[in-house]
Amino acid sequence: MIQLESVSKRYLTKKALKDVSLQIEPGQITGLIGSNGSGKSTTLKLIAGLLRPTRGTVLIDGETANRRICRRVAYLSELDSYYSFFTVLETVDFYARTFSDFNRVKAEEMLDFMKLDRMQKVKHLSKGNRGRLKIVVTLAREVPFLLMDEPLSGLDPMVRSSIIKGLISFVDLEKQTVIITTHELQEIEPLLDSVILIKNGVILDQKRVEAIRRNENLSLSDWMVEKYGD
Ligand SMILES: Nc1ncnc2c1ncn2[C@@H]1O[C@H](COP(=O)(O)OP(=O)(O)OP(=O)(O)O)[C@@H](O)[C@H]1O
Repeated sequence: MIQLESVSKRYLTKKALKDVSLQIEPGQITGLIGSNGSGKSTTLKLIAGLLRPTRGTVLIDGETANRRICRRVAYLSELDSYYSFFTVLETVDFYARTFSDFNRVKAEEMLDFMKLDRMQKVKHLSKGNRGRLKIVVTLAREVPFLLMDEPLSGLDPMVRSSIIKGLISFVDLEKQTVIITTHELQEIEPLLDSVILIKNGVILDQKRVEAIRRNENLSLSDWMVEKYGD
């Protein structure tokens, strides 16, 4: 389970998270949604142990999230952080050497599924294919927690739909918990079990997506607009 207890994060003068407390149950896909600058990436980086909270604690199955938590947490950054001179295959090899939990067979299956050319250099890949490669090397790690920061950003609708299919088929929810940040609410909605809504560093609500549809009769984006107000 992921637990944030009274977590605040300040960057110099900017308060990015304000006294956030939340729990994320295992075996679910959770969407972390909110407008630009609301604190989504900050939250994921805190869970990935890449940032330290200014106040409060972040616990992953009871263990404080620090740099060592990367043994249990795979993090897909919103930035491109690969060696551009590597080929696709060399990138996969690099990850396989770096992470002992990397499932090479699964990575090969995903390369085929994503139709990635193993010999192409990363610097020559289209943005969509770089996005696919990011998903491959993140999901090939057999870790209990998968964090994905904007995995669909800037991708065309065809690519988004193929990536969503990949997400469904390559995640094992018996063993894994997934958190995704995205602005592509319509596309991601069918994938999500629950959603956390954040605004100006404050959690506005946390709900099961089915409850939003059934009890409030709203799509995720209409729910977000209603909750956000002005
Ligand atoms: N390294 C940093 N230094 C200073 N301020 C930062 C830094 N990183 C983020 N911020 C600020 O903290 C706030 C939250 O940023 P964060 O990146 O977490 O938002 P976000 O919800 O992921 O936004 P987006 O949807 O645009 O990616 C923003 O006001 C942002 O400008």
